[in-house]
Amino acid sequence: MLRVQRASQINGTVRVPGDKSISHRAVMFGALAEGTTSIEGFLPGADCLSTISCFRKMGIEIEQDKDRVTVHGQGWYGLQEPSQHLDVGNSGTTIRLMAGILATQPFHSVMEGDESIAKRPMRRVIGPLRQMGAKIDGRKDGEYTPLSIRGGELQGISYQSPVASAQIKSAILLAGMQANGVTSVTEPHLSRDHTERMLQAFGVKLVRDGLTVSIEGGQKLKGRAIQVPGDISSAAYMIAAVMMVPGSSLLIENVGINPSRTGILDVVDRMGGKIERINERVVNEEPVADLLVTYSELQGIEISGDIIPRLIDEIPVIAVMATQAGGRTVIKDAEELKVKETDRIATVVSELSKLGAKIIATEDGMIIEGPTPLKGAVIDSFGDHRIGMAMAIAGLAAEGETLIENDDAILVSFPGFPDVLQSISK
Ligand SMILES: O=C(O)C1=C[C@@H](OP(=O)(O)O)[C@@H](O)[C@H](O)C1
Ligand SMILES: C=C(OP(=O)(O)O)C(=O)O
Repeated sequence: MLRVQRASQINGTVRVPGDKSISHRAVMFGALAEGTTSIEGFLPGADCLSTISCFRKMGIEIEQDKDRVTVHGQGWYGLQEPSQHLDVGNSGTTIRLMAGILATQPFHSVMEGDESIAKRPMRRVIGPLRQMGAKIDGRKDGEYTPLSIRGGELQGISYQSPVASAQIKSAILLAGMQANGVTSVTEPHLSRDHTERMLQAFGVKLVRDGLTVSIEGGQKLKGRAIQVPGDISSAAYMIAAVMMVPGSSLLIENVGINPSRTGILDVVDRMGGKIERINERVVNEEPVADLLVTYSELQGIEISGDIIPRLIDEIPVIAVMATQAGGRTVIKDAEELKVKETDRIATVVSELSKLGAKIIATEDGMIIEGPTPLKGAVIDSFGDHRIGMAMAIAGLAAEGETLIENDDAILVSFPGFPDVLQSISK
């Protein structure tokens, strides 16, 4: 159980753990590359450790010590048929991206995960992979785990994705890496583009044209060194902590500021908060900066449309900030929240309501009225890391004590979160 007391001030200098999306991809691409890939700043969270364990079960040698990882890649077809099921744990990114990789492999494999993964939709990736020729099955005609994959020769497709999802886009592009001809994916709004950037960093040629990415089959990856920046999705909790407690300021060092991820910075700016980007640089095709965050009174705004994929994982903590903003915050076009680790519309609304927030659920988002004084309560993370952390941040502004049950879930993306929070709270 995580205990959070009301804070009188947040300040100091912090670093957040490595980016989860980039860490997964560094291990996957390193395993498929020829030669060694050394990773610094890797996120040793449960999700990325699941990715490592899956590749080890396919014979790839991987050394990991905290945030340093060495992957001994054997080339695309250097994976061996796993003799056991591949356990993806709680990680949607692992199962969906690996589905694309396993679809190209000349062997049979089975992927499964925890209770939450068993409820998340898989046909969104299985459908297009089947169109390419992969033989994939699962419960309810491939909608749910376990997924059984018999890979083989694939044909390139032109896929129009109904959802702006980096997991769908990445799975298809990875399958396309070994398909006959060209594979292209078009999405309705831009989702995070770490796959595109990192494939290029590993020597792959792809073409980006607006919302379409195309890749030619038969390409090879070349092992390399990767430095992973801090995760802006984890930094979001620290940014929100500052905005919850008047008089606060914080320097967050080494944060990835890829434009497909910076919706949170735009939202805080539009709400009237101050975030200065310092020391901007580019590391392995990914922009990075230090963020100087200063408290200011926030105003409610509408958040909808193109920005949603650029802040999808930050919506729980944005809802928390909105409880302290003046006026109404409306979050729309965010139905994807319903298919994350939990139904995040339902869990954000139920848990923030327990703290006294004025919040209601809508079909595709939520509406929050503020500013509202919060009162400590017993909260459940429901096994969802982002719900656990968002409610801990709410606790910083709540009278008395807030208790978070099932806080182990936080290890999925932010090991050390309670210590970091403690170190910046007064
Ligand atoms: O590709 C990725 O690394 C991720 C993509 C997003 O999911 P979707 O692709 O389902 O939008 C995001 O929510 C998830 O945390 C990580
Ligand atoms: C949705 C998330 O991750 P995944 O889809 O990889 O489980 C998340 O980290 O908020």
